[in-house]
Amino acid sequence: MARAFDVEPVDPFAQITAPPADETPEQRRIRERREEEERKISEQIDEALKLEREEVRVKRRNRLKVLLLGQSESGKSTTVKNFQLKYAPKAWKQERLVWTTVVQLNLIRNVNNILDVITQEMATAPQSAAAAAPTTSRVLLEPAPAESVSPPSDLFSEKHKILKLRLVPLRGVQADLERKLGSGAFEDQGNYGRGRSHSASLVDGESHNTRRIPKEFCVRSNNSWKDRLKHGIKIPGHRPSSGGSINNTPGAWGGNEREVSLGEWGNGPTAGPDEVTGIIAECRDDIKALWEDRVVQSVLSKKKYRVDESSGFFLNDIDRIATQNYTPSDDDVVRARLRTVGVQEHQFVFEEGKHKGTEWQIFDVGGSRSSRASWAPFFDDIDAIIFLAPLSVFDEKLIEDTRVNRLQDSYELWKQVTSSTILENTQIILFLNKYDLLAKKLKRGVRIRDFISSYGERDNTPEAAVKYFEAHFKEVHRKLSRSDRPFFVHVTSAVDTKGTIATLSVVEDSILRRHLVNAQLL
Ligand SMILES: Nc1nc2c(ncn2[C@@H]2O[C@H](COP(=O)(O)OP(=O)(O)OP(=O)(O)O)[C@@H](O)[C@H]2O)c(=O)[nH]1
Ligand SMILES: [Mg+2]
Repeated sequence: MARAFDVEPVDPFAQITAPPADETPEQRRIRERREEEERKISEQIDEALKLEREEVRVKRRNRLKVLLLGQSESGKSTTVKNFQLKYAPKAWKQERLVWTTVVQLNLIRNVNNILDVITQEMATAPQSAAAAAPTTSRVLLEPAPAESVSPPSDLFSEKHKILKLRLVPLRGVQADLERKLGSGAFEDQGNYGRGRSHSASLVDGESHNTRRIPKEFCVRSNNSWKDRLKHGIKIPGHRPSSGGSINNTPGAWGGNEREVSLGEWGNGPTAGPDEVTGIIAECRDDIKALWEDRVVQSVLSKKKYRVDESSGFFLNDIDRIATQNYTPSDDDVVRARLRTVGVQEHQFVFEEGKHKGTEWQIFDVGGSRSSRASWAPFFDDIDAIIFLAPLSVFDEKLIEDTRVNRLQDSYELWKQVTSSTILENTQIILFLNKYDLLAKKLKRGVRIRDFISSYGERDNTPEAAVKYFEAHFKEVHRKLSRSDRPFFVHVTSAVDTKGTIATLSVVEDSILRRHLVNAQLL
């Protein structure tokens, strides 16, 4: 009797696949043909999978992911616009018209803020500067001294009262413009605007003290407000066929770009596009008279309301903007302010330059404190971070927490980013932004050492200030960075498109170089 270990081991798989013992020659021929076909199909699948993997690799190699970080109003969205202007000019041109509403809103908001200041000043009861001043997004560390607000109401004349009355329609215009931008643009109100009845939102500054912080308009992180506006825009001098139309065409940076046509303006009772533009144009001379008025200027200066340094300042361009046929220039679009909430993704393919065809994915985040929680999921798989630190904010406080100096907040954010483990191998590019505003401020006589004691006796010049701030950021990176990664610093004024675009060329090279090195490792 054979012992168990003498038995040949049985391969169950071979048993299943083995041809039947009584297979005829004809059956064998059919089986072999079938097996041959199956083998070919299997090889084809393997080949397709290989190609797919290679495609993903090539796609990844040709797609760069850049994340823009920094506190609110540091210039992130402005930098994205410079990217678009430089690398996707055709798409930029197509989209320029939708910014008309934002520029108009920025302008009218400034006028209404000035009217608020004047109204407060005209009121008979004297008020303290702290209660009356803050109608600007600039929260200065030292408000105007109390004695400076003895109301110069005697200086106000009949002319001011008439101007005020004549500009009353601008309140409605602001609401209409906000409704137009907001409708359909606010996906999720998150921490902002909860309980509001329509999708537009005025953001309350999250102040920890009792000072009234101005509300700033914002839209949610997607680009649907642009689609909506394209739907409702009237091109100056263009008469659409009755009813208007929408043609969907593939957009240059994600989603569909729609051809401009006449559509509905908004929901509910509201002024139409021509009406709003018409009211603004009719108010042009009065706005100019208000802005150029000596008394008004002196009140603004006493209240330390620096309108010309606030976001979205267009009052000096009133002649050009407050017209029936206004269309924004490139410069207008770059300077237009629309606060970001959440994370906005921009995708575009470089239309020109030596890296033509490269696909860029740029993530622009909302910089206010409550938006920062949404940053982390975007840290993964990022090629580079552009961190924006505004240089001019050393004498300002955060709108969302007026106990915090804005420069200090920037330093803290920088510490978190440079010490992050997830980001340890990500290239970091630091933009020391708003150099122009720093220079302006110092020229006005604001002294850095009054706000930052460690500045000491250094020269109060933009050059010395940049050297000082840059050294601080570099030192933090040196101490906290978890790897010996490349790190570049650029001094920028993001509203200066020529200078910023030159900087972006340098940035593009360094990001691509690093990206290609990483791509070899994929
Ligand atoms: N003068 C000057 N203004 C700038 C500069 N950079 C940005 N701005 C203006 O500052 C304002 C804020 O810029 P944004 O790009 O919207 O700031 P952000 O970082 O995207 O802000 P959030 O969306 O709130 O996070 C806008 O009105 C810009 O036009 C600069 O270098 N100089
Ligand atoms: Mg932004």
